[in-house]
Parts: sequence; structure tokens; C-alpha cells
Amino acid sequence: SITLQHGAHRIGNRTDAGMARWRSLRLGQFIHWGLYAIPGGEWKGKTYNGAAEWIRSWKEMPQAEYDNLYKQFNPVNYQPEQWALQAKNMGAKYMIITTKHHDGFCLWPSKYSRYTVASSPWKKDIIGPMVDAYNKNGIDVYLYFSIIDWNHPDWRASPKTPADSIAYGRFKVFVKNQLQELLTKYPTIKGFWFDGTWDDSWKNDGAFSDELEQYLQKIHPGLIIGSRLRADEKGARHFDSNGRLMGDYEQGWERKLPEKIADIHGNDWEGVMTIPENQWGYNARWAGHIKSANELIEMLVKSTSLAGNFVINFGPKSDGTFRTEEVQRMQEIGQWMKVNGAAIYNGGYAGFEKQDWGYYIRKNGTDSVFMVVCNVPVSGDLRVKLPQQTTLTHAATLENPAQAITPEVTGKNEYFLRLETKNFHTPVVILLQTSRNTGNDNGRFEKAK
Ligand SMILES: C[C@@H]1N[C@@H](c2nc3ccccc3[nH]2)[C@H](O)[C@@H]1O
Repeated sequence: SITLQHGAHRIGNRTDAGMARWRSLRLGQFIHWGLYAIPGGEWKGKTYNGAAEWIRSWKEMPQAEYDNLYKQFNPVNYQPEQWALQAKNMGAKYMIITTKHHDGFCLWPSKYSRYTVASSPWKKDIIGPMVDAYNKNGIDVYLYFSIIDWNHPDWRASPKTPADSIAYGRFKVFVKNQLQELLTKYPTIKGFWFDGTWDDSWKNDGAFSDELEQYLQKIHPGLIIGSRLRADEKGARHFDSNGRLMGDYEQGWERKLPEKIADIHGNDWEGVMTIPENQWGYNARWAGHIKSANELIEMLVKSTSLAGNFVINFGPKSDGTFRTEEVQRMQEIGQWMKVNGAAIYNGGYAGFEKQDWGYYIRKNGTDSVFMVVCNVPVSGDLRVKLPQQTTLTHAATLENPAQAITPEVTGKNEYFLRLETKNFHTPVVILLQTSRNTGNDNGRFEKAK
């Protein structure tokens, strides 16, 4: 390995209580809300084919007109208590809110910028009431913060001249001030979700990203910050030039998930997912494939089975309400979580041989392993192959009333489970009680006591 001043400062996952809590939450709600919700992917009768929150970069959008949208920001139907209740009913245990996206508009009245809600017809702080409402409903809050700031005169994607470097130096002070301000105003937040860190200016200044992260941890110990903030002194991002993860979890899984346990290299990780193919901010026209609740539930289950968190994104409208499809997804996911949440919260990698019918999730630190069945085989037989010295002592569905299952046992520590009902509308969860090093002959299924 090479000597690095600004690479990873820790090998392996964090072991403190704050990170253990993050690891137990598993399901999060991402919210992208800002001026981009006003055009909602359309402008003067034309449709923008990119992601709605990027419309400012569209050639058909005059930047000055976009930048003046703050004069229209007035979410008269914004009700943070309703937002928080809706998220609680979905089963989300944490929420990530865009305090400032790439366009630079701040949803809090920052004293370091005039480009904030304070200058809008709404005038009031959006973030504070949201943090309070979500915390009151037992949901942890993380603040999304974009380093890219298209509105700030000192932002540079790639400084070219000495004057650029001086301006960018001022910008870095501005970033540090805004982050310190967010921590002071909203002390209950659990971490930052950084974005917009791919440009040369940031990538080639690993020292600053390292110093910034240490500064934030110093003023607010225990903050949880993903790998997207950091670059090392050689411009490596997420993983330093020795291949070691920087930050507290791998934050690169955006609109994609790992396939198998080897893909996560033992690191904590989080996947963030849009319901349409690629829209984070509100887009009036949802085109392409819109993920169903079952698809999102399966992604949540897959993430949990691979020891990661899964965050579903929502893009409220400019008036502060949610579109019907998003309300429906939250309700349907919430109904499934009410019955099966025990398989998700505190869930992790089981270490069993993956089967086609779905995913195994181990309740952390126990011999309780959940089978989440997403694909019922035409045979109706669900094969369970257990590691050596592990036997199955009991099996039953999670639903009410629980349906006990007597597995068929084969000699090779292999079991076949059959489900009575055939017509499923959502993934079915079966709880397996296992025991290890029992010493009895392999595979003997002991009748439920
Ligand atoms: C979490 C997501 N990250 C932002 C983003 N911008 C990108 C530009 C290029 C490639 C990927 C991107 N992700 C999206 O706008 C959203 O905020």
C-alpha cells in the first residue's frame, strides 16, 4: 500500500452505537424538494428529458429565469407533520432531505447566502419544522448537501486561473460555514448526505474534504457521513488509492444495488432508489418504468439480505403535497412493513446459500433467519440448504395467524418447505428457527416443542 495523508483513517466498519443504530434502521425516505419542483420537468410547453432537478442545465431553460424561480416558492400546502406521519406509516426509520441541491437554493434561512427561502414568498424555514416533525415521529434525519452550487459566484467546477483558485478558496469557506450553521441550527440530525463531489475542483482537493470531515466530526461527534464526500490526495473517491473505503459507509449505490455479498467487501453500505427510472425532483410527467410497491419491497429485502440500507426517493410538488403514485407506494409498503417489518429492522446477512425463491435475512446476532419469498416455484417446493452443523428446528409464516410449516427433510442438511396458500400479492415471510453445532444427526427436523 502507498502512504496517504488523506486516505481512509479507519479500517473496517464503525463499531459505535450511533452506527449500530444506522445499521438497524434499514429503510429510509429520501426527499428531493426545491425550486425544480416548480417547472416539474417542463418549461414553456417543452418537456425536459433529463432528471427534473437538473432542468437548470437544459439548453431550453434560460438560467436567469430558473434562478428567479425563488420568487415563486410558496408551498402553501406544506405540512411537515403530515409528511412525517406518512413516512412513519411507510415504516421508514430515517429520512434524508435536500437542504441545498446543485442549484444552490437553500431550504433554510442561511445567513451566508441570500439565495434561500428567506428571500421567497414563503419566507419561513422549511428544514427546522421538518426535522422536528420527523424526530417527533421517531424518525432520524440526515441532511443532503450538494457541494456543487451553480448559483454561488465563487463555485468553480474546474479552476483554471489564479483568480479561479482565489474564488474557489472563498467558496470552500462558504461551504464550511453553511455546514457549521446547519449543525448549529439542527443539532438532532444524525449525519450529512453529501452529493455533487465529482468535479475537478473537489476531486483534486482531497486535503480539504478530509479536513472538512474531521472538522464536522469535531464539532458534532458521531456524525454519519458516507463515502461520497471524500477524495484522497490522488483524486481517488469513495475508496482511497489503497482501496480502503473513506467515510462511514459505501454511498455509491445510486439507482443500483449490489448483486451478491462479495460486491460489498464487508463494508456498511446504502442504496438510494427512484420510483421512476431517473427522477429525484418532482417531474409532472413520469415516463418509462415506474417501480411498483412489490419491486421496491423486493429491493428493500435484497438490500437487507446483503447487510445494507435502502432509501426510497420522493419528490414533493411545489405546493408541498405528494403525487398520488408516491402516496400509494408509501401506503402499500407500509402495509407490508406492518406485518413483516420484523424481518427488515435489525436484519442482515444470513450466510445461507442463496435460492431462487428469494432472500434470507438473519435477525442480527440471533439464530432467527427469515426467508422472504418473492418467486414461488411452480413446484411449490421452497428449498432450504443449510450450512454444516446448522439444523432447522421450527418454521412458520410471519403473517397472522402464523402458518406453521413442517419441512420435508432430506439427508443432506437440506429441507423443502411448502406453503398452503398459492396466490400471493406481496412477498411472503417465513421465520426459520435454526440451531448451530447441535451435534445431533444432520438434518433431523425436531417437532415444534
Ligand atoms: C441523489 C442524486 N444525485 C444527483 C446526481 N447528479 C448526477 C449527475 C451525473 C450522474 C449522477 C448524478 N446524480 C441527483 O440529482 C440526485 O440528487
